[in-house]
Amino acid sequence: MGRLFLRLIEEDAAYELHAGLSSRDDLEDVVGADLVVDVTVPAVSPGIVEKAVRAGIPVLVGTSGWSEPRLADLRRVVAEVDGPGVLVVPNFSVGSVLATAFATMAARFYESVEIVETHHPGKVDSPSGTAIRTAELIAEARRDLGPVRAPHVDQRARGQQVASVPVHSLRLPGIEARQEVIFGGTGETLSLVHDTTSQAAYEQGIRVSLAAVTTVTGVVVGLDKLLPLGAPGA
Ligand SMILES: NC(=O)C1=CN([C@@H]2O[C@H](COP(=O)(O)OP(=O)(O)OC[C@H]3O[C@@H](n4cnc5c(N)ncnc54)[C@H](OP(=O)(O)O)[C@@H]3O)[C@@H](O)[C@H]2O)C=CC1
Ligand SMILES: O=C(O)C1=N[C@H](C(=O)O)C[C@H](O)C1
Repeated sequence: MGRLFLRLIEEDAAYELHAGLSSRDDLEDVVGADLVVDVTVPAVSPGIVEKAVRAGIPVLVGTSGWSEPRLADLRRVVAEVDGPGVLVVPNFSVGSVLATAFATMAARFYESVEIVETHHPGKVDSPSGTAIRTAELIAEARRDLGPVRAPHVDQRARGQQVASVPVHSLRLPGIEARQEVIFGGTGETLSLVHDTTSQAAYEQGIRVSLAAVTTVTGVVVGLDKLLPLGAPGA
């Protein structure tokens, strides 16, 4: 992802690279930048984002692992500093954002839903950030209806519950990223599947996010906030 960002920044005359950092670099090097992009690992992402926010720099976060408790901590830091905004984008793919929006729309019609996410074996975190966000949005859409029905979740093979939704993570060669949200109803199931077949799927969302991040105030989560979802002809 870091390399993809570097290429897109290089290709766009609106941007100039201040520094491209890895785990071996000093985080102080972000000071002086107009914008920080964080695409690292969940374990270090909060520290990087807080450092940038406290240095007065807007941040675009693509790293996974930003569940609601983490976002709540970040909102506190951003409010305390009263400075730049942070845009957290769990998935830069437009198709993935649409699939999550469709799942959120379906959430109130079904009591049972489970998520199966499959990624390449190099992915260190599970469940995926997209699955966490999807589960949280489904739960939020059902707030007055209560948790989803998920029997026997005390058994490990029933997955990890995120906001009451069981999530199952697969790591397999031959796959970039895939998510299936399966709703179970009376005499029917509804499956919403999104496949990312190459990182090219992230390019449009990255460009939109880069253009928007310096105008964001507070903590904004999701590419859906930047896209005209639901607008006729969108
Ligand atoms: N939002 C989205 O649409 C997408 C998000 N992602 C997420 O983006 C993140 C990165 O994914 P990906 O590029 O595939 O992962 P990689 O493992 O290929 O890259 C991780 C990067 O983080 C760097 N890093 C690790 N630790 C530190 C540290 N302490 N300080 C600074 N940099 C560090 C690594 O540097 P080094 O090389 O030195 O180890 C490396 O450059 C993941 O969380 C992934 O889930 C991925 C795809 C799409
Ligand atoms: O690590 C990945 O590859 C991806 N990570 C993000 C996630 O955790 O949801 C986005 C996408 O699924 C690819």
